[in-house]
Amino acid sequence: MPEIRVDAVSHAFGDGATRRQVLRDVDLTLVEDRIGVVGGNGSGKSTFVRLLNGLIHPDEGRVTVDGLDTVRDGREVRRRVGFCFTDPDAQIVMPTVAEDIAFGLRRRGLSTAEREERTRAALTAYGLENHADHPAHLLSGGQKQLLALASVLVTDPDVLVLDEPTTLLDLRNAAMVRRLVDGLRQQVILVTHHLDLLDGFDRVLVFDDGRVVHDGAPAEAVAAYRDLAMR
Ligand SMILES: Nc1ncnc2c1ncn2[C@@H]1O[C@H](COP(=O)(O)OP(=O)(O)OP(=O)(O)O)[C@@H](O)[C@H]1O
Repeated sequence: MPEIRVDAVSHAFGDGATRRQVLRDVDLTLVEDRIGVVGGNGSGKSTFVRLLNGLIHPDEGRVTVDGLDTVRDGREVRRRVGFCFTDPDAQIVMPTVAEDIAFGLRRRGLSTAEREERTRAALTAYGLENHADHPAHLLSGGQKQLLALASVLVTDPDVLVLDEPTTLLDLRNAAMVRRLVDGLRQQVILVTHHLDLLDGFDRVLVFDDGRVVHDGAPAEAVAAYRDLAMR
């Protein structure tokens, strides 16, 4: 598995009176296959995972992925670390389903035939083969989430970061995403409020006010998070 190192990272948004400290001195080494991230609203989870592929640069400290610095080597890091947003609409960039999947393969030095082949394989793998030429924005919520996953996974990253991928989904589609994630070869880092998704995970981080306040197996971490929420 890849090694993600988060060294003494702090981060704030805003200036002066609007300044808000969102992460406080976070130190972690992430090497496990399946890592969950939980915590209350505004505790810093999304900011934390956005640091992992350089979407956000830390104010202090540094983040590396297999030794590559997310600030200095941002492009290379983003090739290794795929990112899925909560709202798949935020990620759909091309008019049709097939074009959207193929978009992720641009600038990869692949021939047109290779791009088409990979796109076709991804459409089939994610059950979207009958929607190839459909407008992406007209898919159902669950299908859009699958498309977002397909568009990231077609690029074959080593790490997949999922920021609340099931929040907008019904139970059936959430279960489908869970099965799909279970079957991935990638290291997965999953932010979620759906705590049952974390069963079988190797490690769960609990965030509170920008700090990791618990770090351990899912059952203990979920219990620690529940305790925190009841205070
Ligand atoms: N781009 C930004 N500019 C200013 N403030 C921001 C920005 N992004 C996040 N914040 C603030 O940082 C804090 C932490 O946000 P973050 O999205 O990391 O929390 P979260 O734990 O993912 O929350 P949720 O569970 O609600 O998604 C919040 O107070 C949020 O308003």
